[in-house]
Amino acid sequence: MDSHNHENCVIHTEDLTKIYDGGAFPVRAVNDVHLHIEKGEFTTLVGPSGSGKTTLLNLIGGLDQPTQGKVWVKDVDISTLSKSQLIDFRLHNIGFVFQAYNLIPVLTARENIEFVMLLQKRSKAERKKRVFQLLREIGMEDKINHRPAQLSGGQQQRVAVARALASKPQFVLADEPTANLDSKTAKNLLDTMVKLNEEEHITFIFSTHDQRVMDRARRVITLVDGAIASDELKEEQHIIIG
Ligand SMILES: Nc1ncnc2c1ncn2[C@@H]1O[C@H](COP(=O)(O)OP(=O)(O)OP(=O)(O)O)[C@@H](O)[C@H]1O
Repeated sequence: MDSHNHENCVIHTEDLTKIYDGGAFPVRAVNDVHLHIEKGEFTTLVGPSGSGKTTLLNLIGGLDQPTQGKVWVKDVDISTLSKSQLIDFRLHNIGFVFQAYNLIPVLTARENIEFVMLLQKRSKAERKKRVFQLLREIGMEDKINHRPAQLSGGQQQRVAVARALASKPQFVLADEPTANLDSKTAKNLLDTMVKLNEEEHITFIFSTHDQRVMDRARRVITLVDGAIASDELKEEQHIIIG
């Protein structure tokens, strides 16, 4: 049986390669990456600046096209999807938390979280239930009607995490989620993500330079020059069945 058909496999890549051709010489930003991520993982991608972390996250999330190789999310080879199918697929399967939190400035915290569920055409009752559950999880019930400009960086980051989770994705991709956060806020955010990982079995994949994030991860994958240089399991992974 192919490993990507395994029932707990969430992401599987084969020969994944991204070459940027624009400059004086081509850059192999991601170089022949074979990666297998199981449901319930809390995994971080580390490596020096320019080692390919963001590019790899973009490829896994279907935000960028590989030069070579394939990405499966569950049993779907995402290269076979049309542009509109891919947009729909991302909406239902993947949560994104990127450095610029990309919250919509004119919407309140509640509306930002609800937005993706509106796109998914979820019922009003379901949206309301999920939004309040998430606002409770991130400890921001008292800020539901605040717009992003009225929130601190850390609070915006927490709203971005809640928004990524609102759609009940298969997995969440987070590019440097704690960049520019003070220790207390970073710890709160990590606590929230660990809790959601443990209680809702959401799979998380982060890129980070932050030792605090590496310390909380159960699996640490190190990239060097676009290739996996090491892949360490820090403790027994709790693979969630079903
Ligand atoms: N759009 C692009 N065009 C050309 N080269 C690019 C492009 N995006 C990234 N690169 C190059 O690909 C390599 C990998 O970049 P990437 O941003 O994935 O690294 P990273 O590990 O996320 O870095 P950092 O830790 O600094 O965020 C770098 O050499 C970068 O210069």
